[in-house]
Amino acid sequence: MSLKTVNIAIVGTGVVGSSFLEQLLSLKSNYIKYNVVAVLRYDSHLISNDYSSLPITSTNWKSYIEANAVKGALSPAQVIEFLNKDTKAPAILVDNTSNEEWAYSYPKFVNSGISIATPNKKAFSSSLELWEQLFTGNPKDGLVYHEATVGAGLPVVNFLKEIIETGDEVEKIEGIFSGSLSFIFNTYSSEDIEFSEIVAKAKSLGYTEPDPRDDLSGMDVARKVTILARISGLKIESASSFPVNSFIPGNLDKVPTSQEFMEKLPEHDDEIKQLKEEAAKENQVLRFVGAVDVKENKVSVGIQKYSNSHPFASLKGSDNVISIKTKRYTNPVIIQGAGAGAAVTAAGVLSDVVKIAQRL
Ligand SMILES: NC(=O)C1=CN([C@@H]2O[C@H](COP(=O)(O)OP(=O)(O)OC[C@H]3O[C@@H](n4cnc5c(N)ncnc54)[C@H](OP(=O)(O)O)[C@@H]3O)[C@@H](O)[C@H]2O)C=CC1
Ligand SMILES: N[C@@H](CC=O)C(=O)O
Ligand code: NA
Repeated sequence: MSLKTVNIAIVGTGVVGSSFLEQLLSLKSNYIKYNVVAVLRYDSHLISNDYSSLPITSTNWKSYIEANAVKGALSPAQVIEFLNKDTKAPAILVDNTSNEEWAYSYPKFVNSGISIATPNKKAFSSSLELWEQLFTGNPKDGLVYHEATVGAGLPVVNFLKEIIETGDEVEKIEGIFSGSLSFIFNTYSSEDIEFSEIVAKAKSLGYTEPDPRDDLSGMDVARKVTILARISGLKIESASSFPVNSFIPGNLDKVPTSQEFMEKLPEHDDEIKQLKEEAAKENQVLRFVGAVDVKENKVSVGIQKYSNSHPFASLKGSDNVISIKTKRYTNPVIIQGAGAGAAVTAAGVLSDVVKIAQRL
């Protein structure tokens, strides 16, 4: 049987991108050739001019790219032109950044027949117009898969889309959608450790966004809730069109860099400890939750107190827990497991790449 070749361009080799490359380059398929033809970083890139696979393996890719990458960025328009010049193989863009320029360029990729697999939430949680452009259903368009934008590799996005396509109706979704905040609050409730130290640990474990303020401000959860609400049929204008309870202390949202934010965070440890102690006196713990109520046409995101016996109080590590109640699932479906981290997120992106390649 001859192999089907699919060209793949990868943007971003950070926490998720590194793990994605390792997993993709270890993949063995009898019927699809995953042909990596471009790897792009912030200020360097490597492309295969003749569309043969770049000579990288799961163990040498980092050193090979460092030694051979060309200085300078490639723009989305240049990547579209490059991928479309090879008329023999369909192409997938894998965007492993949190960059807005790449996210906002997806319609151009999709309209030119290139498919997208990404954990980047920006395109799906900004304007409703962009969301609608991405899912117009034109048969010539590339496919768009974004499982890892909610719950990392956990089966949430594709599951929801599939049950809706078969006629189910979502009534309510609620849960803990942030792996980093889950880790931070789980550890903070159970250990005698400063808040700033746990935030630093969550960052070093690869759970936070590149700027941890995206997590602490609640914006990352607001983006996920926007995505789930839109899949469920609500017309949410954007992730900033509803109130979000920020957990950034003082005026640290205004400091210019994330590094400066991390340096100043210890100054606010006592303030946050006070909140924790208040909750503990009432036998409660703090958790950051999100909810989509389709019947009420309402979404919400914020910090809440839960009794020690509540299921949200006993989560472990970076676990997410997501409860989905639908017309068919009157007892909600509960999805629980790691909601952040390199390997699980990369696996979510890779499973989308496999699904797309099978459909092309
Ligand atoms: N970490 C996690 O657990 C999860 C992450 N995600 C999402 O995955 C995405 C990646 O996160 P993460 O890997 O942690 O982020 P990192 O900051 O570790 O990596 C980002 C990568 O993107 C590259 N990059 C940034 N801007 C550009 C640009 N303009 N052009 C080309 N490359 C660019 C960076 O390049 P350079 O190396 O040159 O700096 C870097 O390689 C984010 O959208 C995040 O929300 C989703 C679910 C879970
Ligand atoms: N920073 C995010 C990563 C996954 O989306 C989180 O903490 O959940
Ligand atoms: Na997911």
